[in-house]
Amino acid sequence: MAKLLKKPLKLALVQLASGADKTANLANARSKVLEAASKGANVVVLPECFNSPYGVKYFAKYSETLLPSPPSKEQSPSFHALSDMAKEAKAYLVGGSIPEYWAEAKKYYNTNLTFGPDGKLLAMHRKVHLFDIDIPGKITFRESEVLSPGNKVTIVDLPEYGKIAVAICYDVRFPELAMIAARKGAFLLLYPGAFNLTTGKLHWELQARARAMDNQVYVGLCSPARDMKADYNAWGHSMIVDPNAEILAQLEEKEDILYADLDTEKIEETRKSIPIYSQRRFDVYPDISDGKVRYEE
Ligand SMILES: NC(=O)CC(=O)C(=O)O
Repeated sequence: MAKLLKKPLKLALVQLASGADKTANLANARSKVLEAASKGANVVVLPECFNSPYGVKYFAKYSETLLPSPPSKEQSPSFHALSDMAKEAKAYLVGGSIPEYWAEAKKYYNTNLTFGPDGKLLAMHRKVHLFDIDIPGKITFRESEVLSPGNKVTIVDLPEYGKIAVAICYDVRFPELAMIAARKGAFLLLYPGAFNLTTGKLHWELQARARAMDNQVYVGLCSPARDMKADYNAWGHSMIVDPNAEILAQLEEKEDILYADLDTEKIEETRKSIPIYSQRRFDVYPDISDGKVRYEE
């Protein structure tokens, strides 16, 4: 049977330290992406809001226009920087996320852009589940004050490796997205994400390992580095989990790059040992990947 991951792949998650200066953030991202590629990474991931501080008051100020695509350099310096980085690195680049302004609808989004090694845009994912939470005395955050949600599941075909799924941060808490992508054949679920000191401690590792365990696929969570002087303190701890829900590699809080080699046998081995994949009872409950799923915005 054909393997979901067709050939060995080195994954790199860049736990980037970003600040208020977008140009500096883009330059820093470029140097880290090239460093990861020079170490052999085939797929490189950046964090959520990698080119700006993360916070409701920053979305409009840092937003860029992505549609109609391709945007001009003035409309989206980050689009062009990411495309150039991917091409220079000769690697797939899951470009974290940036705040997007869609002029036609007058709406803002938290948007990922994924590029191929030739610098071509492969996919665009707008965060589907907005981060609206209120934990009294700890953290209140309401992305929906400014942002609108995306409306689709994003699966990206990397021809020589297989399919990956891309979603953003809070999306990881919704197992349906992950399960649909896995059942559609994704070998790796990637989440640029910025959990915080409250929810990171509680749920970051659990979410990563749960999505891997439920779906018996690789999972990567890529955080910004922690900055205690920023308004929002990211959890850090970017991690890569294998299809058996074991942590392959994990960072601490500081800026760094995390690497892991993904094995072509591991998904099928895991599914053979614990065969939940073929033991599902769709006569008892529905297959959520088989119903009305949106892949197009
Ligand atoms: N920042 C997010 O979107 C999500 C998050 O921090 C959490 O789920 O916790």
